[in-house]
Amino acid sequence: KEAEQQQKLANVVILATGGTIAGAGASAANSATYQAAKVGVDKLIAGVPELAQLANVRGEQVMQIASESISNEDLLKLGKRVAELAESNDVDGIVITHGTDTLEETAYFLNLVEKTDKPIVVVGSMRPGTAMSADGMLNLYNAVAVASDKQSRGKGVLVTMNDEIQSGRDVSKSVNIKTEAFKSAWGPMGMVVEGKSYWFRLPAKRHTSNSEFDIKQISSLPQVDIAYGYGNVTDTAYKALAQNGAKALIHAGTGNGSVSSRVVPALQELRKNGVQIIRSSHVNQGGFVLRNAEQPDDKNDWVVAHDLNPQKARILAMVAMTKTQDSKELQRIFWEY
Ligand SMILES: NC(=O)CC[C@H](N)C(=O)O
Repeated sequence: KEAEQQQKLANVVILATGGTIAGAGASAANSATYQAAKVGVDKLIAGVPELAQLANVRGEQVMQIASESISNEDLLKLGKRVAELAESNDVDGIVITHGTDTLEETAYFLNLVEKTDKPIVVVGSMRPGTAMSADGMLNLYNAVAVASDKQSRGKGVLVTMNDEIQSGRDVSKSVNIKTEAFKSAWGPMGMVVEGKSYWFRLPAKRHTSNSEFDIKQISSLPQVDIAYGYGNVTDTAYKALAQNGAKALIHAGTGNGSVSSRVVPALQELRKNGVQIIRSSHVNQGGFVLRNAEQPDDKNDWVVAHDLNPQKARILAMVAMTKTQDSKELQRIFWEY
C-alpha cells in the first residue's frame, strides 16, 4: 500500500542554499536576532513530516549561505543543478530554499534561463525555525505542494511566501521583519491553502521554456553594477564602477528613472566608451520607466528597464549580455522579459 502511495506522489527535490529558513536563534523570542544558514537540508525536511503526504521529497545542500553574499558563480552553480534535475525523468518538481534578501534575484535568474515546464519554486522565511510563529515550515510545505502540482507547470519560476504564489519575475522583498515581506506590483498569481493551489493569473512575459536563454550555454556572467540616484548625487560611483570593469551600469534612478544633471555627462561618456547604461527606478513598488520620457534615450543610446527594479534589471542585463552587446537588442529583451 505504502509503495503504491509513493508511486502516485510526485518526486520533488529540495535544493537548499541557506537563509533564515535554515536559521537558528538563541531563544524562541529571537525572531529577528539569529544566524542564517545554520540548519542542513535533511533537518529542514525532517522538521516537516507532512511533506511526505505531498510528495516523495529528497534534499540536496547546494550551498549554505546568507543570500546577501551570493555571487554570480553561486547563481550559475545553482542554475546548472536545477537544469540537470529538470532533465531527469524521475524529478517532477524542484524547490529551492533561499535567503530572502536576494531571493527575488535568484528566482528571476532561474525564470530566464531554465528550459523546462516543470515547476520550480523558490522559498524562504522571515523568522528562523527556532522562533515563535516561525513561518518557514508552512512556506516550505506550500512550496512542495506547488512544486508537486501539475497545474504549476509552465507558469515560470514561482515563489511561495505567506500563503501566496508569486511570479519569480515580479515579486520583490518589499518589507523586512514582517512575514508579509514579498509583494509584486502586479499582484500574486494565486494562493496556496492547506496544500492546495488556487490560481488567478498567468505571467505575460517570456520565461523558462519560452526563453531564448539557456543555462547550459552560459559559463560566466558579465559584470553589471548598480548606482543609486538621490539628491546631491555625484558621478563618482558610476565612474568608479565602470573603471572597475562594469560592462553595464544599472541606474537606480529617482522617480521615472530620472538622472541628475550632474550625472548625465558621465553616463553619456561611459556609453561612448562601450558601457551599457540602463535606467531603472528605485521607487519601492511599481517603478515604470519609459524610453525618451525623462531622458532622450534614443539620442544617448541608453536602455530602459521598464518595470524591473534595479536588482532585477541587473540580472536581466547579465543574462542578455551573454548573447548580445547591441543596445537595441538589449532594449528588445527588456521589453520582452
Ligand atoms: N529572511 C532572510 O532569509 C534573511 C536572512 C539573510 N539576510 C539572507 O538573505 O539569507
